[in-house]
Amino acid sequence: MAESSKTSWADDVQEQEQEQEAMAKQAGQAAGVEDESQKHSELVTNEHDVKVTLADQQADPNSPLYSIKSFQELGLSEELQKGLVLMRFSRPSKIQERALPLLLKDPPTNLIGQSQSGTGKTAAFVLAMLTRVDLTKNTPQVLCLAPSRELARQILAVVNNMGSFTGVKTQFAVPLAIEKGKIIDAQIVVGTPGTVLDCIKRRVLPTKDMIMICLDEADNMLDQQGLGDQCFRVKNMMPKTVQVLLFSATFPQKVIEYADKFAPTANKLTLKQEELTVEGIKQFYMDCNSDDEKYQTILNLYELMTIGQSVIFVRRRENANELHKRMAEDGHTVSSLHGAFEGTERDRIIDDFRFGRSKVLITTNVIARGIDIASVNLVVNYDLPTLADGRTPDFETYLHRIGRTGRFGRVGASVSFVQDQLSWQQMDAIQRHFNCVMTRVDTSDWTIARKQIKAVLKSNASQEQFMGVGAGN
Ligand SMILES: Nc1ncnc2c1ncn2[C@@H]1O[C@H](COP(=O)(O)OP(=O)(O)OP(=O)(O)O)[C@@H](O)[C@H]1O
Repeated sequence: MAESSKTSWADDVQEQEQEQEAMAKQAGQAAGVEDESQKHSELVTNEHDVKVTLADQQADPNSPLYSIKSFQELGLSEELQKGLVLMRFSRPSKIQERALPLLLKDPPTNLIGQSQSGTGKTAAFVLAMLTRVDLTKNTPQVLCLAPSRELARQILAVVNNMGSFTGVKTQFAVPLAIEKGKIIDAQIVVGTPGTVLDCIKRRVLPTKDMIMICLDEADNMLDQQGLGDQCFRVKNMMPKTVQVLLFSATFPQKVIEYADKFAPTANKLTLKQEELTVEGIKQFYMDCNSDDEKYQTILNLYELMTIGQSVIFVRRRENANELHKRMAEDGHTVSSLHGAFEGTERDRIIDDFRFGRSKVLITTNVIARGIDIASVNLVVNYDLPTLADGRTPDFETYLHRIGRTGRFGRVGASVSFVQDQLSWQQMDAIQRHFNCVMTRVDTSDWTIARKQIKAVLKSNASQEQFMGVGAGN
């Protein structure tokens, strides 16, 4: 597949909006990246059960039909079962138990699926895609949209891995990934909304046989005017009977109306706001009095950041460049990623990080969502996430950012820096919003401070050892 050396205007605009608005973002990554070292067969057992709201009022949500305990109960093809074995998925996670019977039942029904970060939503919708697709037809039948190149790439990798024994044909649909003059005949297409819309309009992507459209990070996609509009236009070019799936860890009230419009009469798996934080992620904060002190604090944290892998989130691209430069000048090995990098460069940076060749990644909200790297055990909010006004805390982004650690039952830590009254208020609002507690780390004694966080990171390392998963350190 041809690779992109430049992102399209649509993606650029999207990213600018995301960064400028310091909200919603992108995420994910890694296509063709067959990293099974991150997979393990432990199960995520959330304390909170999802609320099931069935469009079909006759159906009983407590019926065993609506919750499975094994993948075998789904009657999957042998090839798909082999794919699950390859991925070392022995049993479904909670969201998969609930979502899969609803996703696979006939007649196909729309689904809005919510569960905490890192609990296996991707596998749920990918399994549904691979089950529904008719492999005897060489036409596009399933479309999956994600808000960023990185996330689309990561989803595509899951489709290719899970479907590796099925012979399914897939297509990556991001800027410059589609050969000139080609009419897409792959059965499953994964891409970003701007490119996909463009392909449909240019008749490069036929839609007449489409049976399923899935939006990952759906709240993010439907909330942003540009992306939301593109998603609606794409959907309007699908056959009326298309099954619509919307997945995310967050569905804030303000997008529920759009979600209901986009996926009418959908079955719903939802969580309460105070159930959204992942138990395994220990949330800390550090009191810094100035920008200089923030920088000193990150230097003091560096030793911990390389125990596993860590992501440092800053507000803007310039902040990422500046922090990268300063840390490098001070002798620390760090990398940075944001929307100003060209596509292939972005792929290289994220792959280096994914495979542990780099340990510390400084980034904007570009990878706040969806990125799944098991050995990330520390997330630093160098700048707390805010909405466009730069003041109002961006709750959803906070949750997605810290969700880059603590994947699938692992433990992890997040550290948020607060440096003035405004950031204190933002932190306070985040705690109240999610009914969670951020623990103060006293930085007057760094030996004690490091110990406090190390205790969490160490338990992560030992859990990974126990699971036979490389901790990447
Ligand atoms: N049944 C399973 N058994 C073992 N591992 C699983 C299973 N389901 C998912 N996983 C693994 O759990 C990790 C997290 O899954 P995934 O990325 O789908 O989470 P998510 O819910 O989409 O998270 P986010 O909200 O951050 O996008 C992945 O590495 C995935 O391979």
